[in-house]
Amino acid sequence: SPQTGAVQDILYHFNLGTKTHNLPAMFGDIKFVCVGGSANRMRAFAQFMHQELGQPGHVDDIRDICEETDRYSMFKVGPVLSVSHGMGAPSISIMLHELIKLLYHSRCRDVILFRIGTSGGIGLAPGTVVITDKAVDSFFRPQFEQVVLGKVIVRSTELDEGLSKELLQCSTELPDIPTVIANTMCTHDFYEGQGRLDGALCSFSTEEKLEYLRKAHEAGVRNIEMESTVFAAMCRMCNLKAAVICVTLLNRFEGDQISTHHDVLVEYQQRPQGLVAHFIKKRLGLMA
Ligand SMILES: O=P(O)(O)O[C@@H]1C[C@H](O)[C@@H](CO)O1
Ligand SMILES: O=c1cc[nH]c(=O)[nH]1
Repeated sequence: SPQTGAVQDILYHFNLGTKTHNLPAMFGDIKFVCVGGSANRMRAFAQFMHQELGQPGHVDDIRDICEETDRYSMFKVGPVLSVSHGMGAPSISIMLHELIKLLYHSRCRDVILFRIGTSGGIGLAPGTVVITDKAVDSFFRPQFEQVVLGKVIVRSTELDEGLSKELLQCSTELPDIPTVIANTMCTHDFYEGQGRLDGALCSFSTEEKLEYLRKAHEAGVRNIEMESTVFAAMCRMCNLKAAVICVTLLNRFEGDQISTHHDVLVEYQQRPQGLVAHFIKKRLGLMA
């Protein structure tokens, strides 16, 4: 980027900067970055990693590095950074710009990024974890379109196949994490954009909804969420290895509302976390 070598770089939405913070000292040892929509989930993941990695100190002492701004939350546990990104492409895109500059300024090397999220399943039992093969847009194309200076720029959303396979292998080593590799559709809306009939607006029939979901299924799509294409495209452009791992909360052939009990949803959300924790521990040589 033309700006990253400037005298000062302010990462505004993190409330961090190259002049105000010693970024290499704070973040130079990062090897794994996990991102997900909710701040509480990413705090819980950091606390879980703290236990899994046998880190010193108390989990309650893990502080939000971005606590002075309420845009994003960020937690560091040894070589693992856990960051929230909010909902949708614009929100994660802003976070990723600043995160990637943070890794650059901190002189981090060989970092792997994971998005650990939730999604709606297509023809899968709720609770199934989907490791993304291709991240596709609402037209089932493996690309992300960004409007830059009034022109549409198209970027590939190809992810690292070896990394996905390694994650699938990890799932076989854990009990109770049903996992598949499949395509993930990324939309710009949770309601009409994902073919839901239960939004404030709905411009189509039940039959039209089901036809669209059937077409998505034929295109190899097994889950729908809202960040995978921009995440994949930005990581790829910046030569960062990345994977998308989302649990399905419901089967969209059977309904639109997420009516599952809160405790079950919490357990579902822990599944991608367990999978990624296992992967990280293996990579760090911490498995017995
Ligand atoms: O990481 P999360 O669980 O936020 O991902 C999905 C996609 C949207 O951000 C959100 C919609 O409920 O969940
Ligand atoms: O159906 C769902 C569930 C979670 N997240 C989504 O984007 N869609």
